[in-house]
Amino acid sequence: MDAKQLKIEAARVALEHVEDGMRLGIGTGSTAEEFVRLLAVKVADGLSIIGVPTSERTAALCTELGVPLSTLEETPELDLTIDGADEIDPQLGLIKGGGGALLREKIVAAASEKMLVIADASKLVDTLGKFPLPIEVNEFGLGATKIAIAKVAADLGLEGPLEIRMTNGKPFVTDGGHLIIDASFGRIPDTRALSDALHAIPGVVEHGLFLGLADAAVVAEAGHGVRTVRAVA
Ligand SMILES: O=C[C@H](O)[C@H](O)[C@H](O)COP(=O)(O)O
Repeated sequence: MDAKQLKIEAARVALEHVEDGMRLGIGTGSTAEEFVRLLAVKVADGLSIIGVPTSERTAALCTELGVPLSTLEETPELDLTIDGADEIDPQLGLIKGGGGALLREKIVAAASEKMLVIADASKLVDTLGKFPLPIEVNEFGLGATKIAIAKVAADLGLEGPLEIRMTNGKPFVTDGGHLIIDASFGRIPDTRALSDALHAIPGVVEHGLFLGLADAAVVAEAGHGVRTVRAVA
C-alpha cells in the first residue's frame, strides 16, 4: 500500500467518528485533504456537518467539493477537529506546521472538544524533533527574534539551524501574514519547557508543538491496517 493509500485509510477510519450535526474543525495537509475528499462524498449523500477550515487551502478544497463552511467567529465552539501531523509522540504530543498552517490549526484544535490526528505510521516517533520545528514569527524584528529563539533553545541544551522557510525564492508567508522559521534542533526531550520559552518571546506568534491537544491518533501502517492510538500516561 503506498503512502497516499495509507492516508486515505486513516481518513476513512477517522470519518467514522463524524456524526450528523457536528461542528467540525478541518485540518490542512495531504492527509487532511484525503479526509476532505471522503467527507465531501458523505456530505453529498446527506451527512449534515458544518466545517471550520484551518487554512485558505483547505477552505478552497472544501468549497470546490461542496463541504459547507463556517468560521470561528460564527461557530466558536467545535465538536471535533480532524487534522494531520508531521510527528506524533507516545503522549500524542505533535509537531505540526509542515504546511505552514500551524497557527490556525492550533486555534481551531483548541476550540474543539476533541482532536483526532490522522497519519501514516511514519509519523510516529519516540521523541519529537527530527522534523524541524516550525515557528511562526512576526516579520518585524526578525533578527532579534531569531537570536531570542537560539538563546532559549540553548538554555534547554538545544541548538541547530534556524531557517526562514522559502517558497519560489521568496519567504513563505502564512495565512496570517507571518513568516515561518524552521528550527532543526533535533530531538526535544522537554517539549513543554521549549513551548513555554518560545511563547515568552514577543516576536513568536505560535509554534508547531501541539501538547495536550490531541485525544487520539488514527494511524495506518502497511501490512498492519489502521489502529487508533491513545496517549500513554
Ligand atoms: O501546516 C500543515 C499541517 O500541520 C499538516 O497537518 C502537517 O504538515 C501534516 O501534513 P501531511 O498530512 O501532508 O503530512
